[in-house]
Amino acid sequence: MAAILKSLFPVSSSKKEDNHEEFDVEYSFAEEYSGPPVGYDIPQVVPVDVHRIPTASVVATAAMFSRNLSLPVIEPIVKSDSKLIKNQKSKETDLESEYVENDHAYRRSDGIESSGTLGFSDSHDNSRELSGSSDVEDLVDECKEEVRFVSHPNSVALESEESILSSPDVALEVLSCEEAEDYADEIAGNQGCRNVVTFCETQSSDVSTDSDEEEPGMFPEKPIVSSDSKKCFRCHKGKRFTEREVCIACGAKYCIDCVLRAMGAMPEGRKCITCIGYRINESKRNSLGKCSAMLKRLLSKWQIDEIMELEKLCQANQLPPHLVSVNGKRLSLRELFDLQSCAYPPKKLRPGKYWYDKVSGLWGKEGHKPCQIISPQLAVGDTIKKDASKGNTNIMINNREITQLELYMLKLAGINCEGNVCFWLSADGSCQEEGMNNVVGKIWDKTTHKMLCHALRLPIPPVSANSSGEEVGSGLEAGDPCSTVSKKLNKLLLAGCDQSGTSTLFKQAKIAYHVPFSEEEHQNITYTIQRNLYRYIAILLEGRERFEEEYRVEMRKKRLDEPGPSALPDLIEEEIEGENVYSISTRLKNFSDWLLQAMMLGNLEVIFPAATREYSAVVEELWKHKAFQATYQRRNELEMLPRVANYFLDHAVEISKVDYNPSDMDKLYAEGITSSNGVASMEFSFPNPTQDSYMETVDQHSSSMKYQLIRVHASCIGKNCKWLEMFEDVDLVIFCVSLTEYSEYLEDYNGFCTNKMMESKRLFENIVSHPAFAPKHCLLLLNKFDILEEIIEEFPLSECEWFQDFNPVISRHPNSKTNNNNPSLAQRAYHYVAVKFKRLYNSITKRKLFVSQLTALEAESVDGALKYTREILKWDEERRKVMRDWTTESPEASTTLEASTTT
Ligand SMILES: Nc1nc2c(ncn2[C@@H]2O[C@H](COP(=O)(O)OP(=O)(O)OP(=O)(O)O)[C@@H](O)[C@H]2O)c(=O)[nH]1
Ligand SMILES: [Mg+2]
Repeated sequence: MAAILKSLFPVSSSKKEDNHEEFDVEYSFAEEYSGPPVGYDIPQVVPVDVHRIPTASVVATAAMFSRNLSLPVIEPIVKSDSKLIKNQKSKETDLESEYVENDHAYRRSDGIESSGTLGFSDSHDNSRELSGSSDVEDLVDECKEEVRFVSHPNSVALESEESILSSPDVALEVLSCEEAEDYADEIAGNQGCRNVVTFCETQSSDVSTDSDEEEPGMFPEKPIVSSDSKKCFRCHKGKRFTEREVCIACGAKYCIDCVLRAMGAMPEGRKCITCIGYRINESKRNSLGKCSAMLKRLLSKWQIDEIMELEKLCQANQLPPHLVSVNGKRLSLRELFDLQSCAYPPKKLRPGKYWYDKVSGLWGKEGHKPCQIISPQLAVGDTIKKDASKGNTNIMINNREITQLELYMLKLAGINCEGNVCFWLSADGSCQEEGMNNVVGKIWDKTTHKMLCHALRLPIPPVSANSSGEEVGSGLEAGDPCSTVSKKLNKLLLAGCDQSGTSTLFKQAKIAYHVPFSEEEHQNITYTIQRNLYRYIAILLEGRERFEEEYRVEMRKKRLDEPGPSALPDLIEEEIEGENVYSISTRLKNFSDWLLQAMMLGNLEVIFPAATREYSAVVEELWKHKAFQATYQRRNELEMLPRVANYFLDHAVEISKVDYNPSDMDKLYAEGITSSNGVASMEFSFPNPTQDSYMETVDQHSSSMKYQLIRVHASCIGKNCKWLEMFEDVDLVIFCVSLTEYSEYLEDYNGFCTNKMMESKRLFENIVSHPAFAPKHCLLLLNKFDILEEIIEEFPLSECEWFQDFNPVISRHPNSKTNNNNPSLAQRAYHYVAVKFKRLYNSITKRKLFVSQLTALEAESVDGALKYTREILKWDEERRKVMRDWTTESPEASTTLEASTTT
């Protein structure tokens, strides 16, 4: 960090004592800052015109750092031929009469205009002042340059007084004396007028107290430039369809040749150099972090990523609190911070008027139905008003008259809304009539109600809010409200196609991190195991029939082929049809027929596990029967029998008992977790490292971090992934793919077969390209490596159309399997598949995909994969922190840092 700052801002002096020196420092580093920092390899960013640009960035850079030191920002107001240019706000018109030709006018960054004095404040004392213009001149002398302000050549044409007045954005540069004069002459020559810089004395009584205006400490607003939208703001060239990048503060558009000159190294994202330190235009907030294809062509991916991160994170670009009002009250910085850092903050918060029901967490725009459920009990805004959502139903919820849609939803949830009822709705969705002590209904308890809310475009609680409505990890940490706090709960979304192993991973994590299975999960898994046991038995019984038939055919052939006098055909037939190794008793045969029929009709799901009580004795009898055992010995010949059946069939008698209680291992091998194949969620922390493990003690603080693993079944994601937006607050997406899928197929109702790997690819594409996950990192887990090793020789990877070019050169060396330099075919296949997904991911998101191998049935493998997610999140946090520091670090700090690195 220090090295970056040092290279970015070479400062000759160490920490300065007074504000002059601070300014001096600022000035000197800003002056010398003539290009991007080391490691910030932006060739074209280096301001090419060495005579102008280095000094031109002084105001901008000083402004940015002055703000960090709470110093006032010198912002010149330009006059043309003694006529004032109205710079931005109407309040300046009040000051107009006080501007005197050749006087000096400064406006402080906090919007306070000072009279005859130039106020400087440091972080402890914001009252220190330098009086009069003489102080300014001293300051300028100290800087060994006369500071002059001239109109920017890129700005509006200065042909007439009107043109200037009607074009309030006159971008400014600070030039050295000679440069300034040359420049001013040049412009005067070009434009037929000379621009004179004026420093105006203003009255302290002009301090704006109107809350509509800039709030103290806020970044000033830059007026939108009025220019020919078709032309570049700098070179004035371009046609209608010429590509341009837009300044997010003033809206100036620049062509490909000018953009880097106009925007420099972009420490606050895509802003003109002169707009640095100004807040963004709110209409551009949606485009924060989304740059144009043009800029992508000019800069490398890494540079773009950094600039976009800076654009999103730097303070000047954050939402100003006073532009957000909640329940009729403008927010303070603290309130905005509380609102944005709570566990479930409002999505895409924009300036505007909102209502907030603190009890239930319902949140909406003033005069509209609720649009989201955020964290309840936040101390933001005033108390909610009756007509907050302009409802006309005479039904009140937490003192707000609800809208028709909400009333409809209440009715569908079975809540009686007859008469003028007042309800009390708590954060967990339980609804009580006011003054009564009984819960009349729970509106978000059932999945169908949630779906209904979704259909009615009414909000539902975030998936991770637990049923009591209590939040897990508010994410709020003590400290500077302006800094982005690290969240205590990291949310991981686990998704994948059916059979990819998501459930196994989820359950393995539960077992490994000692998270108990809930009663419902336990019950569901028990039933699943018992139901599946009967399915496996049915497959074996079907196999038994086949084996018996094959046996008879074999016998018949053998007897017919026997040499010597043949026995009577009837006798032979009797012998063949008689008892054999695969024969079962009539009782068992009846059971077998019934079970096979139920399986054929698809009734097994309905009959079991309820019928378990009745048939457990039959299973025991069957298991002990020699015919069944003979069939079981040949189970590998039964294609329908899944691998996992072996595990359960070995415990068939025990499982079929009514009082069967599955062990952790049974649960792990069982299919599924939830009855509806819906969403399952668990919280866990990595266990405290043992004291003797040195490596891990370093990491002890991270053991306090909590993680939430949310596993969502592919069927819950919905067509076109429409339910995915419910998970947009997750921190990382884990996508699970089974490495065996390339050899497996799915058959649709029309008999059309699709390779399962292609299905996984499609789902992966849909998820990673979903807007909700655009900024999220993704970890791909390639599961079932153990099976891949077994099948890869038999089924070539190129069986899947996506992997057709897999053609590895395999060493014939006998030790090749164990030799690291000669990875096995399975390892090569794994790497190949990983690269395929990485390329796909990169082509969609332009980011890096994290990939890891997995064997979900092994505890260490799952532990390793989840620790990897921890590393990714930590790395991301560090990266963000460095970037935050970079944008907010004061020169003082950078100097200190520099000093500490040099020593
Ligand atoms: N050999 C082996 N089997 C695995 C591995 N991971 C999962 N399985 C098995 O693969 C089958 C499917 O795994 P599940 O966890 O049910 O996969 P899923 O379809 O994502 O989960 P659900 O959506 O709940 O069905 C199960 O029988 C698991 O036991 C693995 O790494 N190795
Ligand atoms: Mg499954």
